[in-house]
Amino acid sequence: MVKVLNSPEQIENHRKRLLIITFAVLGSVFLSSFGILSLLGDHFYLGVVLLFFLVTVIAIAVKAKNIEHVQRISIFLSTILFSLAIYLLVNGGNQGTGAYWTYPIVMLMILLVGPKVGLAFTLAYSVLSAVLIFGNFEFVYNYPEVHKVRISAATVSLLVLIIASEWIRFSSYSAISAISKAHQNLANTDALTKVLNRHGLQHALPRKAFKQNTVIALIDADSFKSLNDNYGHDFGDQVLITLANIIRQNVKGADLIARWGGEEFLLILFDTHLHDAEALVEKIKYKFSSFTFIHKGEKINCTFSAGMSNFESAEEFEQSLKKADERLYKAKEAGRNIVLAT
Ligand SMILES: Nc1nc2c(ncn2[C@@H]2O[C@H](COP(=O)(O)OP(=O)(O)OP(=O)(O)O)[C@@H](O)[C@H]2O)c(=O)[nH]1
Repeated sequence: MVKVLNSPEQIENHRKRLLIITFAVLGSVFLSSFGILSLLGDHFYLGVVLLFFLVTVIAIAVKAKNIEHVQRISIFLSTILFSLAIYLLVNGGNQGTGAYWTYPIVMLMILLVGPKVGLAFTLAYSVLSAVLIFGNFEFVYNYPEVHKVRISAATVSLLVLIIASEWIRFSSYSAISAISKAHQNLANTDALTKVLNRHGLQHALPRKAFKQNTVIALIDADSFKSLNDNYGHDFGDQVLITLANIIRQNVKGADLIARWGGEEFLLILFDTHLHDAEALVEKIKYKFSSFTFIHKGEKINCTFSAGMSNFESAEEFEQSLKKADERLYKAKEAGRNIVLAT
């Protein structure tokens, strides 16, 4: 089944996962063949080291395939690649050809971690490789003088090009990510009252863990049609904005508020009991009905009715919503400006 990628973050994780797996496949071919050839030839330790890296890279790829966020594992693999490149440079491989293989390895090292961490890797690798090549150490393969400068210059050029390209890609990624977040907020928010809309609530609900005892309150402004008819639509809008603000100011940050219909709000209060939540909605009702709106010098007070219900798991949500709706209907029937929780 094709995996649906919904956000730039998911796309970025997917990109890194594919890079790790591609490297594991490619690396398996090269590391295993060169590892075995070295073991059979006269480079026993090189063979052991290459086969050790082969096992490590395969283990990392298997792990990366099964986890969602691959940032940490990417940094870990880049550190392994750093060590492998330094080892090949020091060892020289077969007649100094080890240096050739450091180029794709350091390139992947940067592609995996992106430009910021990659810059640190670039600086560390450039300095360390130059010190090792030019330092005339006994343990480092003795590259011909004409090759030393070329290996170093080619390495630095490659790293600078990749860092620049990654920097440009990362800037585009950041811009796309910001636009995507802004669009997501717009799609999930009610334009008038700035609380969640239905879609936003449905989006936010599954992410919220349903703790024991969650309470629903359906809050519906009373006689809203006549308010609109008597004082105009703009006045009605102001009433809805004020009601949303009063609700927002009186609930916990973790609770959810959504505009459920024209003049109806749905409140989801987590980790509370029906009795306490009822007292809270009564308090909100009192604050709203005490708020005096002024329209062309006339003082106007508004009220709302509410139906409430509680539930303990996500499966009970629809049923609980129906119960709250029935209680809201009863509250309206009973004369409005009433909160019904039982
Ligand atoms: N100003 C304004 N009015 C809206 C908005 N959305 C819906 N309405 C109006 O809200 C009114 C709701 O009317 P009804 O469903 O009859 O309910 P009501 O008049 O509040 O009566 P009860 O709920 O029984 O108290 C309708 O006239 C809608 O046009 C909005 O965004 N702004």
